[in-house]
Amino acid sequence: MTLFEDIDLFDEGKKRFTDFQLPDTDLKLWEQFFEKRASDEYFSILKDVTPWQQRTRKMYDKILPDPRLTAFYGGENGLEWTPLLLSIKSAVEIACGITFNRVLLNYYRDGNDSVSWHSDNPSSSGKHHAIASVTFGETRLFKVRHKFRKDIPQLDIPLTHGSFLLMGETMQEYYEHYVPKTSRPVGGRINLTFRLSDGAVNTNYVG
Ligand SMILES: O=C(O)CCC(=O)C(=O)O
Ligand SMILES: [Fe+2]
Repeated sequence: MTLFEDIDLFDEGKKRFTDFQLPDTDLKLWEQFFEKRASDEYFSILKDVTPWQQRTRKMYDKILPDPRLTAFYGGENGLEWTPLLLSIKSAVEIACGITFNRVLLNYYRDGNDSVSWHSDNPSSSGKHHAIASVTFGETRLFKVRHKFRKDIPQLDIPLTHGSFLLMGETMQEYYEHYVPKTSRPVGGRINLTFRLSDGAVNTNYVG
């Protein structure tokens, strides 16, 4: 079985828990946190009803589209929470005991969509909080590397349909993450990052 042929695991219906035990932070993964049938339904609803935006960024003298679509909910300038997003939010809150007030959705339409190495910005008070990352749709690799210590091996974490990854409070201070493009023929993937922010809208990511 390759990393990406996870149909057998789904059939077992097992919630698999991994604590990566990283130096300087906490990183925990629950696979099949959401059941396959619910995850299928959430993927298709979110894909169809989300008002996806194509953001751009300035690179030297060019304005380039981000290689993914996004939508931001909660807070002063975010979209109004939907019942589905609130129910996903409360499921992760119950599991990790942390409350969130924003969510950024990323839609990776195919293997050409990606997010480059970055760590997420702190909230406007300057404080870092935990981030809950939920994936529906295609499995894509989530790469993690320490910012200062080259002796810590890079992690390649396949984030599967219905998975929940919890990045601890200090994760953004010490680590960067990355979702590379892939030449495998892949379908769409939607990732939701639930965040806690205490000020005006802060889209909290670099791409
Ligand atoms: O798609 C992912 O798994 C990560 C998204 C991300 O890093 C971000 O939105 O800041
Ligand atoms: Fe990020």
